[in-house]
Amino acid sequence: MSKKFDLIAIGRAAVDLNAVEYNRPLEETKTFAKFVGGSPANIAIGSAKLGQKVGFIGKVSDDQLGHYVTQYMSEVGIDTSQMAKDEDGHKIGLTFTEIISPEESDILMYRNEAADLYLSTDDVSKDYLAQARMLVISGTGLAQSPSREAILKALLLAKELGVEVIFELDYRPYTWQNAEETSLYYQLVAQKADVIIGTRDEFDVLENQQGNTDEQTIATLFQYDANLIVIKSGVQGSNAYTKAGDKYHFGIFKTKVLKSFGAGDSFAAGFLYAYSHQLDIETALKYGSAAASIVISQLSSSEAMPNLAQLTEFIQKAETQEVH
Ligand SMILES: Nc1ncnc2c1ncn2[C@@H]1O[C@H](COP(=O)(O)OP(=O)(O)OP(=O)(O)O)[C@@H](O)[C@H]1O
Ligand SMILES: O=C(O)C[C@@H](O)[C@H](O)C(=O)CO
Repeated sequence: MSKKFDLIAIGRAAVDLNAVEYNRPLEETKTFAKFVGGSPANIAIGSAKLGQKVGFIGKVSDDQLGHYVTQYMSEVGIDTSQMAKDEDGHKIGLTFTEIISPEESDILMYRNEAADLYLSTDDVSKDYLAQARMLVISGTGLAQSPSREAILKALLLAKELGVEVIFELDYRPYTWQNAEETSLYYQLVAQKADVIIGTRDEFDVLENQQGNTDEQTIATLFQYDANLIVIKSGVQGSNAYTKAGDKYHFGIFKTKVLKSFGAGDSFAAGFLYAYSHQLDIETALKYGSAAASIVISQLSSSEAMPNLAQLTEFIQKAETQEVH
C-alpha cells in the first residue's frame, strides 16, 4: 500500500541569516540574507524539491519568522499540518553564517530556549507517522527536553509502525550539556535506526571517542538495527557500508565553492531520494554528492536545493565533461 509521505522529518525549522558581504569576518558583514534553515527543515525542503512527498513535525515561534518558515515550507510542497506554534514566547532559532573564504565558513547559532526545543510528545501523532515510509531524525533535537522526549516517542512509534528510521547525526555543540550525555542519546537512537548518516567527527561524538576507524564504528553499530551506514568525508567524498558487508565510495563533483555549509543537508536529501527510489547505493551517494555540490556553490542551503531536473542535468553534464 503506498504511503502518503515518502518521508517525515522531525526537529528544528529555523532561520538562516547568511552573510551577503562574504569572504570577510562576520564583524565586517553589514547585510544578511534570510532563508529557512535548520537541518531537518533543509532536508525536508531538499526532498520536496526533488519531488518527494514530505511531512514535517516541528515547532516554530508564534511570530513573523515562524510564519515565514511555515509558509515557505508549505510553498515547496511540505505538509506543515504538524508544525506547532510555540505559545510560551520561545523564539525561533537563528543561524548567522560567516563566509570567510570558500574554504572557511563558520556558523553562529542563537539557540537559547529556541522554539524547536520545545517540541513536545503531544506534538507527535502516531496516526501521522503511520502515513510515512521513512522518519528522518536529526541529532540536535535530542539536545534538550521536551524535544528530546518528542523525538524518542517518534522513534519508538516508527519502530512499532514499521516506518524506516533514518538518523542524520547533525551534531551541533550548542545546547548539549556534555559529551557523555550527547553520546548516550545518540547511541539510543543509533541502536534503533535503520540508516545512519554522519561525518567521521559526528560518529566520534556518538561513540564519545576519537580515533576509531570506520570499520570499528560499523562493526559496533551493525550489531543493532542498522542495515546501512553512510560516513561523509567532505572533499574526500562519502562511503556507504551495508550490514551484508558491502562498501561503496563516491568522490565529489568539483564546483566553485561559495560556502561549505549546507553540504550535509543537501547530501542527505539527494541520497534519500535515490535510496527511497530503490536506486543502487553508489547512485545514491552520487545523488547526494551532486546535490551537495550544487548547494555549496550558492549562498543559501534551503533555497539552493535542486529540483530533480537540475540534479540529473548537473550529473549528466559533469559526467559528460569527465568523458571528454
Ligand atoms: N568542497 C566540496 N566540493 C564538492 N563537494 C563537497 C565539498 N565538501 C563537501 N562536499 C560533498 O558534500 C558531502 C557532505 O559534506 P561534509 O562531509 O562536509 O558533511 P557535513 O559536515 O555534514 O556538511 P555541512 O558542512 O553542511 O555540515 C561530502 O560527502 C561531499 O560529497
Ligand atoms: O542546521 C542548522 O540549524 C543550520 C543550517 O540551517 C545551515 O544552513 C547549515 O549550517 C547547514 O549545514
